[in-house]
Amino acid sequence: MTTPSTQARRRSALRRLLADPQAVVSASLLIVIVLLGLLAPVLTDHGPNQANLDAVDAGLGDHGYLLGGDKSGRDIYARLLYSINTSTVSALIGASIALAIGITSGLIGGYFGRRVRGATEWLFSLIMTFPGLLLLIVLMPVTKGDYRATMLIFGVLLSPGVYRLVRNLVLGVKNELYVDAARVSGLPDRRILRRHVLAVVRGPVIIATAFLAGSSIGVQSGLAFLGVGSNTVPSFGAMISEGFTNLYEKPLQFLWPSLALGIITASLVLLGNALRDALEGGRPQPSRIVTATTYRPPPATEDAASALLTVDDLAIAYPTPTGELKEVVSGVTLNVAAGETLGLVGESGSGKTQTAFAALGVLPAEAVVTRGSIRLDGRELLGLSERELRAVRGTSIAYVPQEPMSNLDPSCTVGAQLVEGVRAATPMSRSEARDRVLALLARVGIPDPERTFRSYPHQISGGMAQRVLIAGAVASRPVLLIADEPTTALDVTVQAEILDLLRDLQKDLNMAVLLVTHNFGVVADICGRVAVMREGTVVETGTTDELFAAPRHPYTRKLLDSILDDTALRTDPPAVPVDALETETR
Ligand SMILES: Nc1ncnc2c1ncn2[C@@H]1O[C@H](COP(=O)(O)OP(=O)(O)OP(=O)(O)O)[C@@H](O)[C@H]1O
Repeated sequence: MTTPSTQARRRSALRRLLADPQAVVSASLLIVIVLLGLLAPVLTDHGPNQANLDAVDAGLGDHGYLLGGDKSGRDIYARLLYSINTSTVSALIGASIALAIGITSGLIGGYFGRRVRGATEWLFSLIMTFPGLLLLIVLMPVTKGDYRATMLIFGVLLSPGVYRLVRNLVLGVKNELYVDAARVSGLPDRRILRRHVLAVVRGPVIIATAFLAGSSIGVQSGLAFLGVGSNTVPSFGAMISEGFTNLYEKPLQFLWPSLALGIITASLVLLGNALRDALEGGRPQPSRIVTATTYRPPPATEDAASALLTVDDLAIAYPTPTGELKEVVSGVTLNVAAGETLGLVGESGSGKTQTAFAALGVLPAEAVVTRGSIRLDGRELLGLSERELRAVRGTSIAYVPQEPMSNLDPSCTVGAQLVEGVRAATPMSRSEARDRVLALLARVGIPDPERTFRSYPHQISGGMAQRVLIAGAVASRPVLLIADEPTTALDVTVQAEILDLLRDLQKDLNMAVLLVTHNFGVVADICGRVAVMREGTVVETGTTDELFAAPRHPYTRKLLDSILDDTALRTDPPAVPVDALETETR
């Protein structure tokens, strides 16, 4: 079913396509070329194989031959026009066979279980072992020199490429939560494949189609160049071959078909690229707009001047499918002083993580920092190269993530991962690093460091895993620790222990901590100051005591009310009386 939003998306993709000069020029060229081929009988009186012995190697315009005659006395112009039709048919057959087989099998092989995938893999690996061009030549007796039959076989030979492309894309999308949700909601596989999976493979398949069409035209021309197939079928390849033998005498006989073939294949590739950009949204991968050299930060306030981390008027945007930028962080300003813990609170989607990621220099590639400044100890971080940022992250700034388990590699022992991190930050021998890690594990409260060191992530609890990550984060004695919801994935008792540990470490190491959380309980427990975020902006900053006692901004009041409001507490009796429960369990 075509929904209004699908129609709108298509309309906007078409608009983008029409606004792209590359798309317009390449599509127009292809349309004109195909029309020239279709109108060949109208545009010329000569047939492609009609020879006039008087017109052998005729010059431009001689004997009514617009582009001259070839060495058999045939009209080059007529042969070019009819060759277009041969190329168009070759492209249509080759690409559609490859797409039909490749997409269907790719969807099936990628989406369904291992056994189905095993079968499709085997089949396509087998097809790939065939030596393509050789097979097409050997099969000439079967195809009887008919280029259409040859292109049919070539389409099958091209299909493994499409299969692999689609299979990989499907494997990537298949485990996305929204696909799981669609499955759980009872949508049949056919619908899920069409609605969720096909949408993801569309862009790459479209660009592949352009290459497939180009390859089919190339191979058909190549075979004709080699003289394989019927010599009555007009083809650029045959024309190039004949022109080649006459290259020094009549170079134009070689030039015209080569030019036509070049223009067609180049236009196909350029159109494929433009189509992909239009369908997948935003054109170039936007990078950071603001760099340290182009940005002139406003004069630092007194607070900012003494701060360790200063975020000034930071704005982060993402390209939307229509190509415009949408700001998700709009002018955030905050400071974290050395040794203090600042809580960054706000509801989901308010931009907390984006702000933290910007400070860490790990925003996704498509993010654009449109303005602002992030300074650590006076040094501008925006605009630093990846290498410079890595050095800062390894030593001065550390990070504790929300999901400890998914941040540990399940195939390596805990010790191996920590040793690697410690050695990357500070060059030292393996045994020194091992001692250091064991000491760190003990410091973060792990009861049997030796055993945890040897354990794989699945052998330790979530709380232990978070301690391990904290140990790794503080290994290089960072001046700033950024913790993004470090306790959210843990159960309540472990949460308290992790917060205690963070507080201890922060005091011991005199680290500044930027704690991203949506939980005011965590803020009250550990943070000296708080910045409240809403819809990408900081609406209020203050000490924790001030903010809890007298929130100034209505949004802060609302957030606090939502957790502190007495009326929100349940006063009604439990649904099943406790006595009854006890009797039942006995
Ligand atoms: N890669 C992305 N592309 C487009 N928008 C994004 C991307 N990543 C994040 N956003 C948007 O940025 C906004 C802020 O996200 P952010 O993760 O910073 O929120 P948050 O306050 O940390 O929320 P949460 O507590 O749920 O993580 C959200 O609206 C989100 O949809």
